[in-house]
Parts: sequence; C-alpha cells; structure tokens
Amino acid sequence: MDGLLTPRESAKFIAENSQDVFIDGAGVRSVAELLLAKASGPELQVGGWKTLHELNPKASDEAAVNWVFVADTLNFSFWSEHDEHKCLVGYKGKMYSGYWSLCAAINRALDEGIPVTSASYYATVTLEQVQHIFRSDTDVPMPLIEERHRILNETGKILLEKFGGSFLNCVQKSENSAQKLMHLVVESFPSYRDETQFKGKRISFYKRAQILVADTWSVLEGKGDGCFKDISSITMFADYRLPQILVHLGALRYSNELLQKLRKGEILSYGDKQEVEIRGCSIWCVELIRDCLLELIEKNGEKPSGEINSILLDYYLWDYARDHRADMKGIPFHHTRCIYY
Ligand SMILES: Nc1nc2c(c(CN[C@H]3C=C[C@H](O)[C@@H]3O)cn2[C@@H]2O[C@H](COP(=O)(O)O)[C@@H](O)[C@H]2O)c(=O)[nH]1
Repeated sequence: MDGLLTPRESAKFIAENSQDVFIDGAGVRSVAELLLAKASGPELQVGGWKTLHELNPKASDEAAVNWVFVADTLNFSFWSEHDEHKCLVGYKGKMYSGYWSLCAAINRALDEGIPVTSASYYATVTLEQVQHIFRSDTDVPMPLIEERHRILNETGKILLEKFGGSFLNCVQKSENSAQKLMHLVVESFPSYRDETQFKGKRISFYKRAQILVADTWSVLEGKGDGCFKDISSITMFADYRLPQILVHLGALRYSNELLQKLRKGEILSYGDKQEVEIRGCSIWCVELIRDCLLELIEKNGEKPSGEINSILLDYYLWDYARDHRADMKGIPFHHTRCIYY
C-alpha cells in the first residue's frame, strides 16, 4: 500500500469513491448562503471560541494551552445509547452534556484543587481518581472511562519525557506551522493516530489532532505562538455531529440502506467502509462549502474581518447542531465507539 494521504486528500478520494454517502451541490450552496449572513459576525471569528463558550479558558497563558491539550486528548465518544439517559455534569448551577460535560468536569476538578491539567499529575493519576474527576450527576458514567484513564497516563508520561511536561513546548517546536504541529502531535502521542484505510489506500482524518491545533490557535487568539501561517490548511473535524447537521441542512445525503441502519442505531465500527464514507464526505463537503462561501463573499464585495477557514465553519456548524438538537431529532448520527472522535 502506498503513502498515507493527508486528511484533505483522504476526504477528496473518499468523496470520489463513496457509494452510500453523497454530497449535494444545491445543499452545499444553501449552507454557504446561510453562513454568508454570519460572515462578519462574532461566530466566524477566532475570538468566538472564548466569547461564545463560558467553559473555555479566557486566558492565553501556558495553563490555558495545557487545559486545551487535556480537553482535546479526551475529546471523544460522548454519545449514549439512549439520548434521554446520559452522562451529565453540573457546574456552577448549570447541567452540561456531551463534550461540554468533559469541560465542566475539568473546570470542577480545578476548582476542587485537583491539578487535572498538569502532566505531572495525570501521568500517574489512578483509575479511581479519574472516575471521581469525571463523575456524572446521573447514573450514566462518561463513556470509555477506562480508556480515558489509560490515555491520560500514556499522554502525560510522553509530555513529561519529550516536552518538559507542557504542551506549549510542543507548540513552540512547530515554529508557527499548523501542519508541523499536527504531525508532531500524531508522531508523539499514539491516541491521536486517527488513521485507517479505504479502497486500498491509507487514509487519515486526525480529528483530535486537527481540533487540538484549532483550539490552540483559538486559545492563543491567533497571536504569538498561536499565529499559524498555514492555519487554513486544517480541515473540518470528522466527528459524529457534523455529518448529522450536514444531512439536516441538505448538504449531505445517505443511501436508504445506510439511513435504515443508522435509524436502527446499528453500531458502525471504526474503519468500516460506511463509517469512513460518512467522515470523509463530511470533510469534503465542508471544504466545498468554504469554497462556495468565499466565492459569495467575493461577489458580495463583503470583507469579513478575518480569514474564513474550515475551522471557523466547523465551529459554527457544531454550535449550530447543539442549538438545533430538537430540529435534528429525525436525523440519526452514526454510532461508533472509539477514542478518535
Ligand atoms: N467537528 C467538531 N466536533 C467537535 C467539536 C467539539 C467541541 N468544540 C467546541 C469548543 C470550542 C469550539 O467553539 C466548539 O464549540 C467537540 N466535537 C466532537 O463532537 C462530539 C461531541 O458532540 P456532543 O455529544 O454533541 O457533545 C465528539 O465527537 C467530539 O469530539 C467541534 O468544535 N467540532
């Protein structure tokens, strides 16, 4: 088998060969038009990461960068078999689910004096301590808690050995290149190696490595060590929410066979042909939406304040999915249990 394709190359190859997932050109355009109305708003700017999300760090210091690293190291698989019966974390009077339950638990631990974002702590944290830190306020625990414990120990040890215990050192080694940082993370930390194969080619999605670069860019507000000259080379992050919203908005379509399978809540294994087609077509779909949006902005003569890239489109669509959960009830998301997204 020949060389490993980048996430963007993988997405293009998958979209060109997909048999159960299809990108809808008219849908792509209608999503681009939806986003055009937001082009100069706070949602499509790097600053939105802080101003729109109360649990994200407000600082841009080393502690904030290490907060992002722990959050994205554990940023996977929050879905529960029955959506009405899931892990919830209460923090400062508010209940959080899914990805935000992870962030709430991290902040709750820090408030309790537990240094959960320090590598010297989580390199040797015990399973019992991890179960306490990420405890749920319902009888449904956070999924894959043993895996989260194993990954914290593994990742903490490597961060101590290779990067002096701070992810900021890893960022600085990337010399302001998003691609260099993404590859340094994938080479150094095994749990980030989101790679598989499709029709005889080795492909990569690197969902957590790419969102880690994006969140590092965001927490540093695109300045200093976070001023990545190639930040626009990062693609959308292939998770289980974006495909759902892209189908809801008409930009992506599933074959009847696949739709029936998802409606029944059938599990798709990591690397299955249909799971790969969902993830790859989602990435390519957002690339096409971005291209279409940039054309519309050009035509409209609008000048958004910063460069619109796939990260900002992804963030917007992910938040949109969160805010339109009820409208999306009829659209199933694919159930894959893994540590990669
Ligand atoms: N594509 C994409 N996937 C994302 C995110 C985020 C969190 N980013 C936020 C933080 C700052 C930014 O402003 C974003 O608002 C989590 N996930 C993935 O979703 C899934 C969890 O979903 P649910 O069960 O509904 O919480 C899971 O696979 C998780 O890995 C994103 O942004 N894009």
